[in-house]
Amino acid sequence: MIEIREVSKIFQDRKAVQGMSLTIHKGNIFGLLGSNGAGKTTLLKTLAGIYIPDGGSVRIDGKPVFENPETKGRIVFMPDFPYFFPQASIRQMADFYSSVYPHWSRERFEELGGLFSLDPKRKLNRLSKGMRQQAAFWLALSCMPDVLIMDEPLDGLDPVMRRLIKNVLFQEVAERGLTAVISSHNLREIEDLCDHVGIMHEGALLIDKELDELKSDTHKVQVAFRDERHESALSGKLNILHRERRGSVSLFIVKGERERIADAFRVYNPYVLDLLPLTLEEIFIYEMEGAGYDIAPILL
Ligand SMILES: Nc1ncnc2c1ncn2[C@@H]1O[C@H](COP(=O)(O)OP(=O)(O)OP(=O)(O)O)[C@@H](O)[C@H]1O
Repeated sequence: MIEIREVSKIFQDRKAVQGMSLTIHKGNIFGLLGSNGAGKTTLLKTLAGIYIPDGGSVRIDGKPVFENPETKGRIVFMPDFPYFFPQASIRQMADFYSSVYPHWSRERFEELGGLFSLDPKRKLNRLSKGMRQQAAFWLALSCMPDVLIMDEPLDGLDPVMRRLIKNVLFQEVAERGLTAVISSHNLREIEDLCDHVGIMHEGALLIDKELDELKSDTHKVQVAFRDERHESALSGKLNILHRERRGSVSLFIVKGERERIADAFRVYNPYVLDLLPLTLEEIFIYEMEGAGYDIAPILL
């Protein structure tokens, strides 16, 4: 279990992460979303023990991460731009990882080699971006980590490889209880892969929820009222994240229980009433609007 308690990280005078708390349970695939500059990478690096928090604590299974080699030996961090030694081949990097990570598995490395069509003798600096990312996964998974922290991990991978990596991650979670933390701007990928989602904005966590719960908690309502006054009468009764007018039809984004929302609209006996599910992308955009992020340019 990963426990992030009141964590802050400050660069010069900029608070990248501000008193953030979050618990990620073993076997979760946790998707971390957020606006640009929200603090995701900073949080991931603090989780991985690369940064020391300026306040609060990060513990994995009750033990601190920073300068704790035992815990760090169970964590692998995959940065958005994988770093390898200059001139190193995949095999040479594998030798290095095997000397650093106590649970490195040569068998797993050979087994995964059958999935990635990469020659381990090839120099990493001669590979394409997507091939380097494949190599990064190959090496990371061969470390047999308990916690895998990934910053934009699927960037640059082709659709077949993305599917393959997702399947391997699902398998690692199911068979070994891997805990995965993934930061991404690709909300479709997050939707496909993650069971929990956190949304960050300006260094703070706006939302931390199971994906299914998050999706069943936010609804798109299309409604044509019989009387314009009915629209304003609704205001105080529901948690409305967003509303807009499209001709005679109004669109509402509302948080809450589906039936309660439907009942609140039905009272006015509207001409049209449709409750539709939202994609994670839509939820993200409207939550951001609720947090004061200007989404008007997106909606134009
Ligand atoms: N090493 C650093 N020195 C100074 N400021 C930094 C440093 N790293 C990050 N920051 C600042 O901290 C804030 C959070 O940055 P971070 O990279 O964590 O955001 P992010 O959510 O990962 O963003 P993006 O989605 O754009 O990758 C930004 O304002 C950034 O400028």
